[in-house]
Amino acid sequence: MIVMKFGGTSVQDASAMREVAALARAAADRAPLIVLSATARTTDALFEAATRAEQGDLAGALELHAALLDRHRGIAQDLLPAGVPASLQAALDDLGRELDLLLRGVALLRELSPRSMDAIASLGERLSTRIFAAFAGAAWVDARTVLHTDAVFGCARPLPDLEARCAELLAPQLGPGRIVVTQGYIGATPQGLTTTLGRGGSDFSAALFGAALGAEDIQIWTDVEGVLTADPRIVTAAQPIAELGFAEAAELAAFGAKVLHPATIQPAVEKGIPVTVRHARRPQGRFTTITAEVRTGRPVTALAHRGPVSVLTVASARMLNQSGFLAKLFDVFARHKVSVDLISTAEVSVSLTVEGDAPLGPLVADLETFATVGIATGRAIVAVVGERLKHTAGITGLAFGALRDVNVEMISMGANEINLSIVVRQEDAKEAVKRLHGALIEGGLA
Ligand SMILES: Nc1ncnc2c1ncn2[C@@H]1O[C@H](COP(=O)(O)OP(=O)(O)O)[C@@H](O)[C@H]1O
Ligand SMILES: N[C@@H](CC(=O)OP(=O)(O)O)C(=O)O
Repeated sequence: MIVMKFGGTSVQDASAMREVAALARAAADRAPLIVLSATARTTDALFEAATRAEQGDLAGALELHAALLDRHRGIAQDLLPAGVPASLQAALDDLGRELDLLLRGVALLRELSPRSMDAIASLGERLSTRIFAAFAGAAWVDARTVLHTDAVFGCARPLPDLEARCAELLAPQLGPGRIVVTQGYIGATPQGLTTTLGRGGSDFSAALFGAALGAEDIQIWTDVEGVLTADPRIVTAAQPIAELGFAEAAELAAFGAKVLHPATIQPAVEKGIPVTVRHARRPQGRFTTITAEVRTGRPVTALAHRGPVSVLTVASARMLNQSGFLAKLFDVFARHKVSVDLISTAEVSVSLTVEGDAPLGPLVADLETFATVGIATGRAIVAVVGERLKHTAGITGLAFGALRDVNVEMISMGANEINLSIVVRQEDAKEAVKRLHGALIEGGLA
């Protein structure tokens, strides 16, 4: 069997859904499990409606609700011009009522917990998959019955029984000639409370289902011809990468290549299942295959960037010749549950990057009991990724030469030595990516 995941842009309207159905039919012999995201911008709209309800603007929230339902009914009518079947009509009505109730509840209490947010966010994928199933004649599976997760709402992780649940609930429905559709991004606790895997989590769902079912291939269908050498919105000359190693893909995803969710790779790595990234509107076009073993010999594979991040510089004269300082330092970050990305050390100071929205007040207060702390906000990480980075002399010279007057505030070589990251001001990040792409990739080095 194979897993085919389609993102929001690939199911954004009736014509896009028709293409998805055609791709699913063309792959029917391979017993496809179709994993769908919400239609483009729907999850954002659900977050917006929930926030308005929390602020007491119920009318505004319900306006968004009406627009959302109208848009989905419009897609259903366009796909099924002979008449939307009563069962789909009833399903859409039910989902509409559920969203209405949830928004009213939030508005009444003026409280939006991560648990309520997940319940609301789940409506996007439940709407898109219902419409697709009716149009494509596919079996519809509620992912929440199969993908049981912990209760960390907004960022839930699967429970270890996924393989058994897939074998019991999904595998019997899959087979050559049949199309089965389920939702990405959502799951539920064993008690039945709806959870989500975090924004962009449909890729992760696809990898989880694929790994649990022993898929031959996990296909991520999106709106670009695979993973490109840089974000195409920044670098027009970015090119699709034919083959990518698991480690490279994981680094690129973690450092901001939006095309893949950072958690996607792990389940596939564990089972050695290839992941391909393809363009839903250009199925015959180029695509990327991500596998464990890639021996292309290229020094630099791609660039990614992420921001805003903050840089904390923690200095202490006591650090000099003292063991245990770093343990003490990281203990503070662990206690405050703030995760650290890049680290760079000097004799009496350590610089670390954290997410731009990380809560820093109490953490810094704790650090200041034994060190002085400097904070620089509004920074971005630019990562140069490549399996042969460490074996190629001259890369750093070329990179820093290309950056010229772009001020580099921190440098870090990842421990796996396939990632060279720099920190720049957020407003310089795009220029840094363009220049590095020009020098390291267009320049012929790659
Ligand atoms: N290195 C990269 N390669 C390909 N796409 C990238 C890269 N970096 C950023 N992107 C952006 O990621 C987008 C696809 O991700 P996303 O919008 O989440 O897709 P989907 O809705 O299909 O899940 C592309 O349209 C592209 O603009
Ligand atoms: N719909 C969810 C999950 C997702 O993965 O979407 P997409 O595949 O369009 O990035 C979101 O917007 O976060």
